[in-house]
Formats: sequence, structure tokens, C-alpha cells
Amino acid sequence: MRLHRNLVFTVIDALDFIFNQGEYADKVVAKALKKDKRWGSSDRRFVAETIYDIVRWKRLYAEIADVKEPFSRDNFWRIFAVWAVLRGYKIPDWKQLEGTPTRRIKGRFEELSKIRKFRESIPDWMDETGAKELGEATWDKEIAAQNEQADVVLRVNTLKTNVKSLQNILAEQEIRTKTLKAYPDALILEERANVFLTDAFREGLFEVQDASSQRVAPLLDVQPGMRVVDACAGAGGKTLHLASLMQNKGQIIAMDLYESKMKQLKTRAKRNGAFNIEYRIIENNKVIKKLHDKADRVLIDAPCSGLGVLRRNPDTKWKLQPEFIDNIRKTQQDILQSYSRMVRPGGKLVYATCSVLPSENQEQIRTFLKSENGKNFQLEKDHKILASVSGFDGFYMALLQKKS
Ligand SMILES: C[S@@+](CC[C@H](N)C(=O)[O-])C[C@H]1O[C@@H](n2cnc3c(N)ncnc32)[C@H](O)[C@@H]1O
Repeated sequence: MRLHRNLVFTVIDALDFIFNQGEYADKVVAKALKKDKRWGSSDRRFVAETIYDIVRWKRLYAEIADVKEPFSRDNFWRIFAVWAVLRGYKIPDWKQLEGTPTRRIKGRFEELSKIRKFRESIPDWMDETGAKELGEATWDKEIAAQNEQADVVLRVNTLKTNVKSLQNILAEQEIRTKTLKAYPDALILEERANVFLTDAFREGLFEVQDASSQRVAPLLDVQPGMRVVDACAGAGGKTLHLASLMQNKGQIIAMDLYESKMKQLKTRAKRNGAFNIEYRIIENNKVIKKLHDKADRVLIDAPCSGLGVLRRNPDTKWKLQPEFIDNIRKTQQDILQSYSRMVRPGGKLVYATCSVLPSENQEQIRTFLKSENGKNFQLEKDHKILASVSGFDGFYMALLQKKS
């Protein structure tokens, strides 16, 4: 395997943006891929996958390369050299890679692979939190699974098409997919492809949405004609799923703190042909109060640590801080306390996160159910989804019913 100079330089530049300028990996990758129109699909794959790989394995590779943050340009080359040696590339005779200690790199890799926080390349605090909350054995498997590359999963937009038709449309463009048992609207790509460039995507025939995330909206048990509040709608992955489950009938009130996210949701809703959505920015508590006891269903897709979706967002490992998790736990309980009041007697509520930490999940529900507000609710069921067991993102979702 040969390394190509302009691709590798693009990777080094991207790492500088991510690690020294605090930019998000997905944005940097998207920008990097636009750099040269002549690149073919394997060049683009090399750039994207190498950047993500090095972001994912930063701690391990930096330790092997014996470099510390803030990284200089020379440090990035040394980290890149570690990646290239471990991936089996022949090191080219470029001056930046002169003197790469191939044998030493392999030896250090063997040694460090015996220690989980290096082997899985995570900060000390994250390793301790994961082990404390899930137990050593489960965390061992879970963090390993979360370091694997995620599959690309589509959710078929049943407002516009069905699984079989979309499968045929994509197959005509050489994009082969498989159905997934127990996930009725899902298609999984057999090989990675940039599905956002397809006409099928532009026409709103599907969204990219992990299989675990596709379990949230169905759990809420919505029916056409209901009034449903999606209280933390964000850019609306689950709002759109709710709209198709409701066959565009009834009312979905999508809320978030941020207007920018609502704007993205509006664009996506238009593409999806979802017409039963109203939008509210939560500027103050009045927005919530007005809906007290009025919603048949409320979805709280709560802000969380994201410790279930590291496969998709490996830079979370480095951006997340323990203080953030402490604060987000308080926010999660506040949101549960406040937004649950929108559920009408006899109505239902789903609380979900894309975290695997019990303290953000079942423990929040336990605290809520013991509280004054929570006494009006009972837990119907919950799903604790681990990436190591499901093969998809780590998620938690609980269905509660308000007493009549
Ligand atoms: C997990 S994300 C939502 C993802 C979205 N539901 C989807 O499926 O694409 C959590 C969202 O909660 C929003 N949020 C944070 N604090 C909030 C609050 N107090 N009230 C409502 N939304 C909040 C964030 O802006 C973010 O968009």
C-alpha cells in the first residue's frame, strides 16, 4: 500500500484544525473532502477514515509517538507515522517521516495494549466513570465496541416510499442495502457510500439514522391524530420519524432551546414531506406551561454525555469533561420534572438518551418516579441498549404512563 502526499498533507492539516483549533471532526472532514475535485472515492475514503482513525486513537498514538499536547506540526507527523506503521503501510522516504522507528512503534503498541485506557484510547476519568457505572467486564466490552466504525443505517421515510422500493432505487445506483430484522423501517448499507449525494436523499425518501435511535419514536406508541410534543427536538431526527408513524395526521409540537436547530428541522421536514409539525423555541417556561396536561404523548430526547455514540463522534472522547456530565445530569432531571407536566392524564412519556451511563438513564427515571411529580407516573418498560450487545449505538429509552 502506498501513501499519497497530497492526501496525507490534507490529513495533517485537518488534525491541526481539530486538536489545536477546537473544530468538530465531522465539519473538518466535510471541508477536507471538498479540497480536490479530482479525488476518487478511494482517495476520499482514505482522507475521511484516516482523520477519524487518528482522532479515535489519539491518546494511544500520542503515547506511542511520545508527544504531548499542544501538538506541533512535527508532532502530528509523528502521530501519523504511528498510524501508518500500525496499518501496515510502507513508510515513504519523505523528510517529514525520516527516521520513523518502525520496530519501536510496534513494541510500544504491544505494551500499551495491556492497559485499557491506552488500548481503547480514552481519558483516565472516562475509563474510571465507565468502569464504576457499568462494572469492569461490561465496560471492557462496551468501550471496545464503541471504538469500532459504525454502520451506515437509513430510515426509510414511509410518508414517501417503502423499504422494498427504496432498496430497488438505491440498487440501481450500485448502493446495496440489507433489511434489519426488528427494525421495520431500517436499511443498512452493505458498503459505505455517500448517500447524501443521491436523488433519493434529495427527494426525502430516507434519513440517515442509527438503528438504536430508530427504536425511540415507536416506543412512544403514537397514533395518527394525536397531539405529540417532541420537547428536545434538535434537528429533528425523531420528529421526522414521529411524523411518518402518525402518517402526517394530528399535531407534532417540536421544541428546542435553539433556533438554529429548528431551522435545520424545517428544511428536513420540507424534504421529508412532513406537514404536521409546529415549531416552538423554548424562550421561557410559559411555552411549557401553556401545554400542561394537554399532550397525548411527550418525547424527551434529553441532552446527554453522548457516551453511547462514540463510534460516530470519536472527538467526544476529548471534548467531553466530567463537569459537563455532572451538569447535564441536573439538566436531565430538571427537564423530566418540568416537561412531564405537559402529559395529559392517561398520556405517555418517553425519556431517551444516547448514553450508556445508568446515572443519566435508569437512575434519572428512578429519581423522577420517587419525586412529587413523578408519583403520577408509572414505568411501563425501558430498554438499555449497549453497542457491545446490539451492534448499534448505545441508547436508553423509558416509557412512562401518567395515571388517569
Ligand atoms: C439528543 S439532542 C436531540 C436530538 C434530536 N431529538 C434528534 O433526534 O435528532 C438533545 C437536544 O436537546 C436540546 N436541549 C438542551 N437543553 C434543553 C432544554 N432545557 N429544553 C429543551 N431542549 C434542550 C439541545 O439543543 C439538543 O438539540
